Amino acid sequence: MFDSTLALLAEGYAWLPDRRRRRDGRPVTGRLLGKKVVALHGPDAVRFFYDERHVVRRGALPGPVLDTLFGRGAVHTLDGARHRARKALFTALLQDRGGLDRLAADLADQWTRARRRWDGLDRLVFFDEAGLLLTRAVCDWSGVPLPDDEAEGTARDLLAMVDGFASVGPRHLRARRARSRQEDRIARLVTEVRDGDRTAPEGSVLRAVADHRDDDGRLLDPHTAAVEILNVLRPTVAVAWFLTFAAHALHRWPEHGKRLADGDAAWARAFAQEVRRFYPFAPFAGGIAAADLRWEGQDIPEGSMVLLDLYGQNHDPDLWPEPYAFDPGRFLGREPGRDELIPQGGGDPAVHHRCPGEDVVLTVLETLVPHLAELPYRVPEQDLRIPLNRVPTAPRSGFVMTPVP
Ligand code: HEM
Repeated sequence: MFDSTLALLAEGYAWLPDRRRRRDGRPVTGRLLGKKVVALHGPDAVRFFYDERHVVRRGALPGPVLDTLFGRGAVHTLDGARHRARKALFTALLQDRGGLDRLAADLADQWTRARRRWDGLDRLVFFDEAGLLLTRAVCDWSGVPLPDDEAEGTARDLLAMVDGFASVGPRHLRARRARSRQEDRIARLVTEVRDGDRTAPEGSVLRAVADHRDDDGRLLDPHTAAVEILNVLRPTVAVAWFLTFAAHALHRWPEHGKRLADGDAAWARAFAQEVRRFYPFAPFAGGIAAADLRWEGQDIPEGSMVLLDLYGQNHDPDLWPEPYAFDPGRFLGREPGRDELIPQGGGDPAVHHRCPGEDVVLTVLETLVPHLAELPYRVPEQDLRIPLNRVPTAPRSGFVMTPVP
């Protein structure tokens, strides 16, 4: 059985679904980074995968992913009681209704500020502008100071950490440099807050992480604290990918725009869910088999890598009729089942490794996409293809717009 790491890097989002098709839907097996790997698919597999008796996270994420995307010592790498204590920090900060409302207000302010800037431009790249707007909003919301002259550099760093995690070469190096620069900066902030040399608003992300104690009662060391603060800042700025996909969808299927511009909140929610389902972002989640396992007739020896197919499940025709049609109506008046729509993982976010940031993503999309739908702009000739062999992917041009004053 030969190693598929290079094939995965070359094929991206298509790698797992293609192999699943060739196996007639049976679990895909192979090797990645020299380790035996088994990939699971479907809502039952979600429940199997998120059971810690089956799959754990310690040692699951390769160094190049930790040194770019998540950071060493991140919540993503923990199991058992330590994971739950650290996870409670995130769920308290990211699922609180008052906090989400404050974030929505920050986002609306930043949209107004960005619009003033765009009025003076004859051309803008929406992906870059979305990254900058989100950086300003999330830093403000998190209590992380962001001097005006550092906003663009910080936005570039936060986007680079996501853009470079699954690549080799210059993109990857840029991601590593961005992470170490931001970890150092934020670790210094945490130390200043703890020493009383800087104030952080009560209830803010900066304050809560600086004060957080793990299950052993100890404060996080400043670098781990910085890693976890970045685990709020970086993925919030990464919603720039979904916002750019939303712009793509509005351009490709303009008939969906009017209800958004008219302020139809139920439609905005349905549109946001369909963007999360339809467009490619996280291809799969991964862990390590905690014991010798068996799934759908397939042996999974202890220590193997276990993958859960996220992108493939969101396009599975058994769950989503006409999965390649962009149809927000499928979510109108209907919230998806817990383990059905899984762009950000499955299971219970309080207990399992499911993303605690889904409410944040929905808040960003539900707040900003209606503004985008009423923004007057033209879409000049450009390359809007979304290559599936690049992870993460986006319209090649970054979505260029010409504002109409
Ligand atoms: C931008 C869109 C986002 C996508 C596609 C995404 C996707 C994911 C995925 C696939 C996981 C891993 C699930 C697993 O391993 O089982 C995850 C975990 C996580 N995400 Fe997100 N996420 C997004 C936004 C956010 C936001 C906005 C935040 C915070 C503000 C966030 C914070 C986290 C954290 C802290 C974890 C680790 C959870 C754990 O290990 O228990 N994410 N996310």
